[in-house]
Amino acid sequence: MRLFLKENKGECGLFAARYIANLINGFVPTAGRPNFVLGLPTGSTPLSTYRELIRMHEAGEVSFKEVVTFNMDEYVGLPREHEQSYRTFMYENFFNHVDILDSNINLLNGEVEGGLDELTKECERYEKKIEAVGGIHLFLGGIGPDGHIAFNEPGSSLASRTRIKTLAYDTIVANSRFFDNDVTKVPKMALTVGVGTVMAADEVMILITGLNKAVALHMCIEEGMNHMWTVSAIQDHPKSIIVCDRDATMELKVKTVKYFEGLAATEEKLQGMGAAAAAGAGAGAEKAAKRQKKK
Ligand SMILES: N[C@@H]1[C@@H](O)[C@H](O)[C@@H](COP(=O)(O)O)O[C@@H]1O
Repeated sequence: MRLFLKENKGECGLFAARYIANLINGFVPTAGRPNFVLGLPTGSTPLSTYRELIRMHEAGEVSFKEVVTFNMDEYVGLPREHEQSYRTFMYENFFNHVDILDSNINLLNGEVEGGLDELTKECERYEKKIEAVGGIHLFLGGIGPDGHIAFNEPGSSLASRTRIKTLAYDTIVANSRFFDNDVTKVPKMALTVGVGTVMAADEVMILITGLNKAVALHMCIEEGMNHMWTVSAIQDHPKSIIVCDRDATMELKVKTVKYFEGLAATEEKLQGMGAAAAAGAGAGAEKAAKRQKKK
């Protein structure tokens, strides 16, 4: 696991967006995996990432034409056109502003009729669709103050897959800010990818910002894997990244912060050396070509 510490939310967004754009631009399609597949979250935390991706798209630095997306979650029973549905959030804050094909956007449908059975079938369909595109290359996520990822509330199985979840009271209270601060207006159930669904991605990147996430970040990286802090499952992922701001590190040990800062600095240095070596190799090749010409 790597942790990148940035000064504020905005800088976290810039870093995450550039990381995502680099992966998309460097993606080599294969027969089994013809598209870059991106898992996406909602919430206030990823907004700066979406803003930067939109800017990069407008500047011609990245295209989403060949990208397939799967969103993490959706409320049950909230009409799709509701201003707080996650579908509305995604179109307003991202999809409407980039060149992604509508047919490549996947969102859980919390409005399917037919009760629990049909909602369960919708979740099974979602998992099958992820499988059919060859799995997710990068899953981007945020967390709740109680360390939940997507809507995998404390106590969720770390092996869970897409399913219906009843929201924890903490989450209902936290999300009431989007529903006139009225807990009675917040939907009580959601469809959500499982912890296992997120962790099955080739890479997982979690954005953690703000003082109210500091305990969760501590539980996620300094304590053991625990189903009461579902994001802690990231410890078992072979290629995971946490991008956090300084406020979110308030509950971490100085030693932990220093370790990850050292790791990031070494990585930057190695990348610099890599770039210099590549430039050197380029210059060498140029000289060799010139020598060839002279002959
Ligand atoms: N289901 C979503 C999560 O996916 C998100 O990470 C969380 C935090 O939102 P915010 O980034 O606004 O703190 O909100 C909801 O619970």
